[in-house]
Amino acid sequence: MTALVLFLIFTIALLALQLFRYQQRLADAHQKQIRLKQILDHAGAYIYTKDRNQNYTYANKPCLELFQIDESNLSDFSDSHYFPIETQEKLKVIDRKVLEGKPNQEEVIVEREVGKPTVYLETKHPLRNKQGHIDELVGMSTDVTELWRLKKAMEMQANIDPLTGIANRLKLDALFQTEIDRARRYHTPLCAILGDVDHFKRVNDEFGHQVGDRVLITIAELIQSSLRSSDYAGRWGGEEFLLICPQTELSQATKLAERIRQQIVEHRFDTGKRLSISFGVAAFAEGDSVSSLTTKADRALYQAKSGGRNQVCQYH
Ligand SMILES: Nc1nc2c(ncn2[C@@H]2O[C@H](COP(=O)(O)OP(=O)(O)OP(=O)(O)O)[C@@H](O)[C@H]2O)c(=O)[nH]1
Repeated sequence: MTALVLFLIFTIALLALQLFRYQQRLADAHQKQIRLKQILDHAGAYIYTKDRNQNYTYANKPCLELFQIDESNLSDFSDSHYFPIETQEKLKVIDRKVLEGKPNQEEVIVEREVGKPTVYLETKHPLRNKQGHIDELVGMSTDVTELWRLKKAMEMQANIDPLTGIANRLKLDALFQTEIDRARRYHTPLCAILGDVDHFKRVNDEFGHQVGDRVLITIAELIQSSLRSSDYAGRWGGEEFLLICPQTELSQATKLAERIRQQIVEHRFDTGKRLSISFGVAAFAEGDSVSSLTTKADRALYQAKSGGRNQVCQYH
């Protein structure tokens, strides 16, 4: 009898101990869950999971705030409630790729208001269940708009001539190389036109550097407005401009240079005086590089200058 009572007491004590341990484990798990939630809510990024139907299954606090929804409404929420149609399509393509098992990282530009883009760096990974099947994805998005703006501004600065707003020499070099490669590969014509304003020093000497600057800006505009969309123009040096004309024969490029020359001669500049420009035109030949083709155009330009300026000469 005493043994039975002792056995019962021992069993009850053991059960109580197990129950206590179980409760403690539950409390620990809950504590860990709270901690994890805090970490995710303060991670400085929008973190979410989506199922195979691209429905949201989890969103951290910043994400819920961005979408302006409560956690309880998450299951009714989809990308179409927040993102413009083009972004929805883009996100669909990315999500499908990730759900096929390919992690993805890319910048996504979201323009909910015209002219006010927000740029997110999106990192997405597939989530596998115990059986190893992908049934969800986890995404982490960071707002990188400011960095993106800086990058764009730096790209602009690196490629644009600050005075005239047209391509600078660095950009021209890159464009020229691309077009030379294309002409070589597809055996298509390509011409370079080098222009140099005549007696430009006199403009500076007579009217000052600032007026000279304005004249250069106007010349750049006149050149730019004469080009086809497939042509490029840029500032090659001080008062020198380079035009790159893909798919253009020497005779057509010469006509274009002649038309621009005429426009500049006829233009009334701020100085009230007429100005002219000389052009050298050269056509791409097998074996030409950026340097050899510009040298050819430069030789033709030299001929135009020594022939009395205000004219277009071809390299033969
Ligand atoms: N205002 C201004 N002048 C510039 C700029 N870059 C170069 N120049 C001026 O362009 C002039 C070029 O003079 P030159 O090379 O002697 O040539 P030019 O007077 O045009 O004479 P030709 O080319 O022989 O017809 C110099 O006075 C330079 O200072 C610029 O960005 N702004």
